[in-house]
Amino acid sequence: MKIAIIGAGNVGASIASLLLSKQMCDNIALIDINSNLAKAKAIDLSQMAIALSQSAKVVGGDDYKLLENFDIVIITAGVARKDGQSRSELAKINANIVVDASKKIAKFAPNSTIIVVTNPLDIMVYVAYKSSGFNKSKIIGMAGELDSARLKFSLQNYLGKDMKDSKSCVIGMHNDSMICLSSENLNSNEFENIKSQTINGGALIVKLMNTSAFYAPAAGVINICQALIYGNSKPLSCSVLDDNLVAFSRLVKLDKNGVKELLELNLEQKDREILDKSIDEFIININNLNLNGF
Ligand SMILES: NC(=O)c1ccc[n+]([C@@H]2O[C@H](COP(=O)([O-])OP(=O)(O)OC[C@H]3O[C@@H](n4cnc5c(N)ncnc54)[C@H](O)[C@@H]3O)[C@@H](O)[C@H]2O)c1
Repeated sequence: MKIAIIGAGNVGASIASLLLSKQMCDNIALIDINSNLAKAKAIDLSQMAIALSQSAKVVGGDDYKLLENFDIVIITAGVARKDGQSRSELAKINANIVVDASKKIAKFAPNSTIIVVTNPLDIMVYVAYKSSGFNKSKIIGMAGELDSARLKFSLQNYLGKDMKDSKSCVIGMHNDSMICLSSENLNSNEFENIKSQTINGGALIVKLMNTSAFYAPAAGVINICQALIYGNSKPLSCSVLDDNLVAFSRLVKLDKNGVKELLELNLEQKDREILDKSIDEFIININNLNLNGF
């Protein structure tokens, strides 16, 4: 199994480290516009593999030839929002990066499956689809697995019981309109409190360390890779494109060919309304990007 990661920053390097420690692949390629950063982290990770008595090979650089004929390509390249910058400005900057990466992935690894991590996530899933020309079943966005872990973390802290095997999950868009589905018996005040902690889970980390989370996002990507490599029948919350080419997280089944099945949404009326509103916003944001101009 050969897995490439575009963007050797916090999330990208954490994914590579987990892939090695879980012995999930034989080859890893780290690609970054900062070639020296990718090379340095590839050397560090190669030495990590040797220290762990593993034979996986890690290479790094800025040349997309490094991912020639790779099986899975993960896009984490992007910039974070700076003071005074609007979300739509960030969307344009990161869309340029994701368009460029997706076109090069299509050239060098035409049979790969793409996992998108770059924000704004659901929009970037659409951008990767449009610019790679891949079948929509080969484009998977990671956000729901992270948001679900944040929901379970909040529930665990509140209820004082182990939630790692809970069926509670988060679906919808990776923004404040995300939809929390709790399998626990909570009253509406308790639920609203847990929901608010989940939605603000990422912002709390940014506030504490002035950059966004990376270990839990990397773990979310690992869940997706495991399903793609080993054919996992467990449903995962992934941002995938529906028949109307709208991307948002929902429970899906994956196999080695990508998205195998979208599970029924079965939403309550109030959640359906939230999702419909965020789908309208998604379409406006996509139109604002004017992808024909890329
Ligand atoms: N989907 C999620 O749940 C989730 C979670 C965490 C972070 N993110 C997003 O993931 C992205 C990466 O986050 P991070 O913390 O790793 O950031 P980071 O700044 O640590 O790393 C980003 C890397 O991308 C590289 N890069 C920038 N432009 C590039 C280009 N054109 N080609 C190749 N590489 C390029 C940078 O050099 C940098 O090394 C951000 O967009 C962030 O918002 C998403």
